[in-house]
Amino acid sequence: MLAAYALLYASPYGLRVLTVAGVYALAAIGFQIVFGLGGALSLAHGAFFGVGAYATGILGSQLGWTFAATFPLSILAPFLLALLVGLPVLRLESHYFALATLGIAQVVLLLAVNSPGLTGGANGLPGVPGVLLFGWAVPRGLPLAAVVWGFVAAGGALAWSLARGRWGRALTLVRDDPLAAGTLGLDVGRLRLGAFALSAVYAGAAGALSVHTQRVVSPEVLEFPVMVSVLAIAVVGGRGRVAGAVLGAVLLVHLPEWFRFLERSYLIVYGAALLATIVLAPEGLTGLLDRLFPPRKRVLPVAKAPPAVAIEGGPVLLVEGLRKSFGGVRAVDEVSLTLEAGTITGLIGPNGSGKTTVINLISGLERPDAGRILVAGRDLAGKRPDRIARAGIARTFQAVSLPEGATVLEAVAAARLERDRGVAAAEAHALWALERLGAADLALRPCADLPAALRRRVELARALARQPAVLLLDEPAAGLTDAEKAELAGHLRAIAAAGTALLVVEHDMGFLLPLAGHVLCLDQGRTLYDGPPAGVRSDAAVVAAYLGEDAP
Ligand SMILES: Nc1ncnc2c1ncn2[C@@H]1O[C@H](COP(=O)(O)OP(=O)(O)OP(=O)(O)O)[C@@H](O)[C@H]1O
Repeated sequence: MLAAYALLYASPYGLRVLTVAGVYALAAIGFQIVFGLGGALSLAHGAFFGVGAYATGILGSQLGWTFAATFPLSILAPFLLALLVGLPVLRLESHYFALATLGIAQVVLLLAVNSPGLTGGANGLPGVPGVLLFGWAVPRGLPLAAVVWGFVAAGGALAWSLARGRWGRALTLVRDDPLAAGTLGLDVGRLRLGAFALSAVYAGAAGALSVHTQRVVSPEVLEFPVMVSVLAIAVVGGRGRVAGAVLGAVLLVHLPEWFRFLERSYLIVYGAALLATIVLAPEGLTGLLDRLFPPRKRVLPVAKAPPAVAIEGGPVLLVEGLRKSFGGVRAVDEVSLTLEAGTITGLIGPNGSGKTTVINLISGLERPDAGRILVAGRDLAGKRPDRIARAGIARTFQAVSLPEGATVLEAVAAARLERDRGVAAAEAHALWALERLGAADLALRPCADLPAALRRRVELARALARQPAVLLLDEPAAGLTDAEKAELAGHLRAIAAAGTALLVVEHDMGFLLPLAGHVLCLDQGRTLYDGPPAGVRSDAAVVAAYLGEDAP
């Protein structure tokens, strides 16, 4: 459609606007990667655009270099800058990250304005050469528009395939639930840094092409309106979607042109049109199109058992002298436990006795103050959650959190993204896990539609899909009916029978004691009882601290 418009109808001015729309589409595709997929509101995107623009401007205008040299360097410069600043700023949480990236943008702008020798200062640099492709000086108008949109097509195809593949899926999970992502073996920091750096590549390319279109570079390319336009394009087009970036860019760049006949009141109408789009289609134009023309139901893959993490001989998990304090609170105090393959161990104790902290320490979400956590003889105490997950430890959470926008199959397949070669294999393995828990019929349902009990089942399937050597479950029976608890107990027995070692935190003794082969009771972080389930109810200390005299 765009090609037909460009070839048949567009005036020279129209072609110029279309070229600018292409430049913004390219920048917005990059922004979709870091903001849409990765969930990080990077306000440095405009700065990366400007760095690409200035690299082309300085090298082209001051040094007379041609496109073949300036374009790669205009991509490389923002990429390297993103790697450099990404390491510290990506550690920050949402709005602090946004503020830090805004700071980066301001610093880059100040540098550009205050280095007149290099950048031309506030006046910028004129005389930037046009695009030179294989010896052909691409003229403005249709040829330049075609070249820019060629870059949009190539960049869009790459981003689209990345977004649909393992990397894009993993990034989406990092956006939706970074804690779970780590415990599913995904290196959250690396994924975020990769998304940030790749987004800078797109911004740099767009900045370079914008300078070739204007033939001058000035501090305008680094000012906030560029950033705001890219953000508006991503939101209006549809967050995380390549098609959204293209649709949003074409619309937002053309809207002011279409409303120009309104003269002074055009900005009001432009603003109202933007607001109306956001209110009527909060998930963006591509989301609106999906609602009007729902995608066809997909076919389920053939289920396939994933390979298990095998740990040969001896206990699969040995915890020794684990300690953790939060300020003055000793949450875990000298706790030791041993898990053998194929066994179920119960971890009980009053509220606040340290049970969840033990699971958090073992799975790497908290760093122990002291103690060893040995898996297959290797001490993993204090290691990152993804490294611990890769060693064969999986877990569920007390408060189940599933990616609301995903289907059950996609949510469970997230557990396999780090291990399997592609999304298809991950989904086949995910379906196997769902089948084992009698939940295959949920596969295509959106997670957002599920009642609490089924959400727990899906989360368990996600942990099981990792085929872990050790499975840590935090109150898996909470909120279940008696029938659902009985069914869950059957599933847990089957998982243990297949060789996994289970550590189950639970308050429901009627559920846990018949299930567990061994029980630990904590009180104020210390081990109060460590023995067979049969002795729990008659242990005076456990009764006094936890069960009470009237326990059933
Ligand atoms: N991140 C944290 N920061 C500060 N204090 C914490 C943190 N996590 C846990 N605690 C404290 O550590 C102690 C143990 O908490 P934990 O959640 O491990 O208990 P629990 O046995 O799992 O309780 P429940 O049965 O209610 O889930 C509590 O006093 C709690 O307030």
